[in-house]
Amino acid sequence: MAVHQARKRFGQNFLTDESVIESIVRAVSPERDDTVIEIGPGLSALTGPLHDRVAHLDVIEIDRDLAARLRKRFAPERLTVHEADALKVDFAAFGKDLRVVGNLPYNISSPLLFHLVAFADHVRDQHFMLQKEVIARMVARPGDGDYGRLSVMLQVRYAMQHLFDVPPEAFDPPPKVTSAVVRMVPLPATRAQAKSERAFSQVVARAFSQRRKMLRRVLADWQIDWAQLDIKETARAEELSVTDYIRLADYLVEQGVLA
Ligand SMILES: C[S@@+](CC[C@H](N)C(=O)[O-])C[C@H]1O[C@@H](n2cnc3c(N)ncnc32)[C@H](O)[C@@H]1O
Repeated sequence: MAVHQARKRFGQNFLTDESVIESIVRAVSPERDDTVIEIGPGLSALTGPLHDRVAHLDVIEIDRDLAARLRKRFAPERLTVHEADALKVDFAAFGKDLRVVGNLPYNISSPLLFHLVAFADHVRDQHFMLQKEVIARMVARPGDGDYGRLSVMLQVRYAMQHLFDVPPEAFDPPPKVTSAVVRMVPLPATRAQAKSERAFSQVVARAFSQRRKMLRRVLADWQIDWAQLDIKETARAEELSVTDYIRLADYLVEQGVLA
């Protein structure tokens, strides 16, 4: 087949290192009847070995030329190519207990992670290759320099684990940054959630808009009784745990400040 010129606008860095490919597939360990969905199959570095292990594979690829290649290479009964923007895909349509995998386009990684939160109830697990620095933000704890909106918004929904790092040389063309693989497992529905997801995301976004300032200043117009919430009056956004943010959001809903 003709050589494919990597397209920057689609964040195309193709995995070429066989041992990395093997490690990702081993981390996923797909069983024959699992519902596996691959985001951004590209030149099928992961698609091939995933396809060999499951009865049927769904892949989502935005690049028309790559989608056409995939359709030529794999039998339609065994692999469905969804030529689409993953940011607009309704993952609920794939059913339940989904296993989502992808060496993600780094230019859309945060919006894609946020898009997938809406389908967490449909997902068993997600394994993604991302920029190492993004994964550090995802798994950071309160007080860490990397702790921020992404950490709180994802940790409220998933247990996450940084699995291993991947150097730029494992890709063609090599990206400018080091990559890593993360496992994300949705938390059970019984785990504490905010009463209003909207209020929760509003509070978190606003709190981290000025992360170094004291929260009582950043959120001054909401007139919060910090003592009642058992949160230090001098606290900054980066010091509050996920549970603190849930309590804060619920309190603001109870006070009629947010809905
Ligand atoms: C980093 S490459 C990974 C390719 C391949 N999985 C590999 O590991 O070699 C990202 C892939 O995602 C595709 N892509 C980019 N933006 C996308 C989007 N919004 N929706 C679906 N696929 C996308 C790119 O065309 C590319 O094939």
